[in-house]
Amino acid sequence: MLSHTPMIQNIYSRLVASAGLSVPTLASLAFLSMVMLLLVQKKYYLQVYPYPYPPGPKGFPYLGLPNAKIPTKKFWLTHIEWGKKYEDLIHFSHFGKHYLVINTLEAARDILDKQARVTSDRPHMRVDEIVSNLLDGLSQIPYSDKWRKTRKLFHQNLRAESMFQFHPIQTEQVRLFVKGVVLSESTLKGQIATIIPGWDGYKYIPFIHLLPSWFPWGDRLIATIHALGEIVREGASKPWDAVREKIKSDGNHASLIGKLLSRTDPDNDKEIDRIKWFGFQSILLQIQQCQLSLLFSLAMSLYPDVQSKGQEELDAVLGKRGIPTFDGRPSLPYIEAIFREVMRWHPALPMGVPHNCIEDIVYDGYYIPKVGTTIYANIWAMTHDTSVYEDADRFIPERHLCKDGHFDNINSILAYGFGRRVCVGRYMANDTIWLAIASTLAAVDISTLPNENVEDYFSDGAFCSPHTLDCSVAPRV
Ligand code: HEM
Repeated sequence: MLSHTPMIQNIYSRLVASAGLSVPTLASLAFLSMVMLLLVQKKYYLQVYPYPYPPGPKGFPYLGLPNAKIPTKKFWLTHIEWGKKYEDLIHFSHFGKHYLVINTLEAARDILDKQARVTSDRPHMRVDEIVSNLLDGLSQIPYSDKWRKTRKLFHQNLRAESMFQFHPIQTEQVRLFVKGVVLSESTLKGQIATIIPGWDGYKYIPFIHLLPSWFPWGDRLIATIHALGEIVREGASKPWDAVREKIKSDGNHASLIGKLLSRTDPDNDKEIDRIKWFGFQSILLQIQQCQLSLLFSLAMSLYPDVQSKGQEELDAVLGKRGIPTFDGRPSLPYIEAIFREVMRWHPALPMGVPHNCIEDIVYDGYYIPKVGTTIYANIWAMTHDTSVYEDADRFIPERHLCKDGHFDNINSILAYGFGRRVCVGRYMANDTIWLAIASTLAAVDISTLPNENVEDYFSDGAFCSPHTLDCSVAPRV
């Protein structure tokens, strides 16, 4: 504490010099404004809404939950624990911002699907917009006309009926993938602040972007936002530049981006921008594919019986050394069940991508304010609900098999999220991941791992993906 004194004195003297006020006057003014702000907030809230916020951990006035109490490691598990202590709808605040975590499928359907018209916005991080113009990717765009137009472009090209056009390229890519592809995860990791409930609270402090560089952690904070902007921009530009170079050199517009470009007026900057972000978002598939492939390999190493059963089905339907194709998918129910179980067992984004509401909501007697409430669906809690999935921590594909061979619609896969913001790339992901699983099982044997505690293979980070696995992969004989 003593070592901070000169620094604090320095800050005070600069403020005093710039405002021409004495230190006690300045401190009293700051204290009074804080008290007034709290009183006005409380009065307004009580007058207008006779409903309480949902229960949850309490913090200090305005500051809310202290940083140290916000779970950042496997946070979806802490929210399950909080759900048991409070209720399955959890509310807490941080820097005046409200966070709502939904632990049950029923509440998620009620709030995010049935009320999708008012809960399909994204958190508005003005500081990101000002410092780094980060709101251009579809997943970040606020619920607006711009979002509708961009989503339409994605939807038209990625809907279930358009998928057949990608099958040749998906097949080619999966074969390459099975041979081993390594990709950077920095783009995804850069988005960590938004996917941890409460972690982005500092971004909502009014005028935070005006913090001078001499302020403690001011420069670091702004530098982090700049760095994130750079990572995202680079991720968006690289594939884009590569496609444009290719078209320039051979005039070949065969790729999807090439086709979209050939139909677009080159002077229409807005449309060109949409296509650029479309290309960027599509490379996320490869990152997801890497993560899911590690997850699938982990499952096969821990559950050798499942691996053998999958391979027996492939051999029986395609013959030994047969190569799986999309046409054969309906005849391979056990492989389909393995795919569904991979998506359930460890959902890639255990708490999805946050939604914001644009109107006040009262749900189950609780008040969810439109101003600054960010809503998270705890997908992990839903896919590990033991009243639906017995022995939920174990990898059991059989739980998805019905006697009549019927599978639930792909839209029931909770890992893809909710409402109008549900993953727009889900049909493509569904096809590619299924083919990667089938092709891997047909081609190789994945060895078993000694450690039975599955969580030891996962890093403590915000994304649910195993770190490098120490298992061997050998061609099938
Ligand atoms: C296994 C693979 C994938 C998983 C688990 C996944 C999961 C998700 C989730 C949870 C969301 C947020 C949904 C919500 O807000 O409730 C999302 C949104 C999104 N996904 Fe995916 N995704 C996958 C693959 C893909 C692929 C292949 C693409 C592109 C080709 C893609 C593009 C997008 C886009 C653009 C959004 C934002 C949609 C919007 O905000 O309107 N995803 N995804």
